[in-house]
Amino acid sequence: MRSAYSVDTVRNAERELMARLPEGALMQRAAAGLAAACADVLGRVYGSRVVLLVGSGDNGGDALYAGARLARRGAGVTAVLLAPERTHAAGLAALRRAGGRVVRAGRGAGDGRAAAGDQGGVAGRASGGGRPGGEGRAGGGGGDVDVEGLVERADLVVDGIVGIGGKDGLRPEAVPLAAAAGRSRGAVVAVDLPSGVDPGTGEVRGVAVRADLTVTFGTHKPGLLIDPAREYAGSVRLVDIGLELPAEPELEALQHADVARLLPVPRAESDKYRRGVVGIAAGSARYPGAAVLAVSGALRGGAGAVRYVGPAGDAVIARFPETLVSDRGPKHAGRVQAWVVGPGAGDDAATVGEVLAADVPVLVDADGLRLADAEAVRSRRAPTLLTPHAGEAAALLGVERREVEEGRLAAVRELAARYGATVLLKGSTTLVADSGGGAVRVNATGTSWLATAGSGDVLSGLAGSLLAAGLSAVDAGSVGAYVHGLAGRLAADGAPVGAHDVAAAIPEAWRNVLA
Ligand SMILES: NC(=O)C1=CN([C@@H]2O[C@H](COP(=O)(O)OP(=O)(O)OC[C@H]3O[C@@H](n4cnc5c(N)ncnc54)[C@H](O)[C@@H]3O)[C@@H](O)[C@H]2O)[C@@H](O)CC1
Ligand SMILES: [K+]
Repeated sequence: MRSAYSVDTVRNAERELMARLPEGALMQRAAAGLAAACADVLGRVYGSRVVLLVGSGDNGGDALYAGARLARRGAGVTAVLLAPERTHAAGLAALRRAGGRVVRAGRGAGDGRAAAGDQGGVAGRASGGGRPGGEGRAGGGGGDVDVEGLVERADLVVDGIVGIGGKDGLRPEAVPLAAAAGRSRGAVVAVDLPSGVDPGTGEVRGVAVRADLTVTFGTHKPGLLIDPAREYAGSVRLVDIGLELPAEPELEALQHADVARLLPVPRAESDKYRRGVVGIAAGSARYPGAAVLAVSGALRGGAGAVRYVGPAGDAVIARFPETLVSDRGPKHAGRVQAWVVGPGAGDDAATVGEVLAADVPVLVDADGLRLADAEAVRSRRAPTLLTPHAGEAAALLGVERREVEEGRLAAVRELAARYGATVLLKGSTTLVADSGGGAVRVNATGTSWLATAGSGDVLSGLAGSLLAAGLSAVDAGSVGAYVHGLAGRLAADGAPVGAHDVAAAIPEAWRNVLA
């Protein structure tokens, strides 16, 4: 399980730990881990060209100390200061002692001027530290420095512009450097977080650094697990700095091993009823396809049998003859261990009401979300799993869709609390929140190819089947999203797919998880 703690929690833990450690010890731990990761990325440290982008806070301090370590190993290290008068002083002194060179970023949009005073006396030693030639005007002692060119030609760019102290996107003076890092032929390693992303929510406003690797300290931050920020982070390496964190994180992300433990696997004594029967009340004369797709997901979700109830029985049987079909409504369909209601349901509020009255776990999706009576959901005793996308979530909350998209974490928690239900908010990273609070599960296995008609119907069947097999609503939702996302990736493999392809790839995803 990968977990993330909020910025406030991280800062508290940091304070407690710092009170027990000698001054600067924590930053040294972070810098040592960062330098080791940079060395791994470089392969050969001696003679490499490293550029540090250094902001005004401790994030910049980490970069400077790590840069000093690399300079001592023979790298030619240049620190580009965004706020020279507010740079981490001890880190800067350490870099200078190690032979690093210092330039300033310049006030305008990358005017590329070096401050002679900042360079004084260190440029020569940086070249002595193995800096290969080719930096043209950057050498020497006080001439113009093409800062963006330096960044572009570096073997490694270390992004220490801003970390957990960041908010409201990158400041204008940092934007040209982030863009230059994007053009760099070398690797980009972000310190703690890619600068410009919101650490707590994963929002990205405007330009942010795109990293190949993010070295994060103590714990993941929510922004490293939630899109769009997650995509800016590249791969993420966690450095243990000894933080003592509360038992319950703010976010948790299942990994292969967690999902493997949760997937229902039949035992020798299992029969179809013990494995669970899932009921699918979906589809309408107008939308028979939704029923077929929900059943296609359910058949691959681990339940022993799938019952279908509704007007699309012929279409379902034609495609999946193993389905138990009934047209007598949910109440008279026979026993099920969980229901899925809503995909393609049109305006059939009666069926939604009937399913909500059943004392078994229920998953409500699509039209069902609009048709469900809020009080009927709140008063249920058995688990309820609501699976809206951003637009449906916005309608349930009575806000604009944009509001949900900009604050997905807050939206999913609010919905879960209001409905007294587990809520799975679909999106490129899917979030699953329980009504009782606690950690929100985040799933990032999905692919943008999954944004295709009917893909949600497949997920509802799959997660409903997992509910019937005995998983809790949170587990069924998060395991369902994980397997569904992986199936989407496997089916797409870089090309467009239809929802039925995603359903067909579920067994392969399942095997991939168990392998
Ligand atoms: N919390 C921890 O446990 C540890 C934190 N460390 C480092 O310290 C960092 C936090 O340091 P700080 O609290 O000093 O905060 P940051 O260094 O993240 O940023 C604060 C500074 O950046 C400037 N800034 C804010 N938003 C900006 C933006 N959008 N563009 C450009 N500049 C911006 C602010 O003026 C402020 O001076 C962490 O991210 C991590 O790298 C590590 O040294 C070790 C342990
Ligand atoms: K950073």
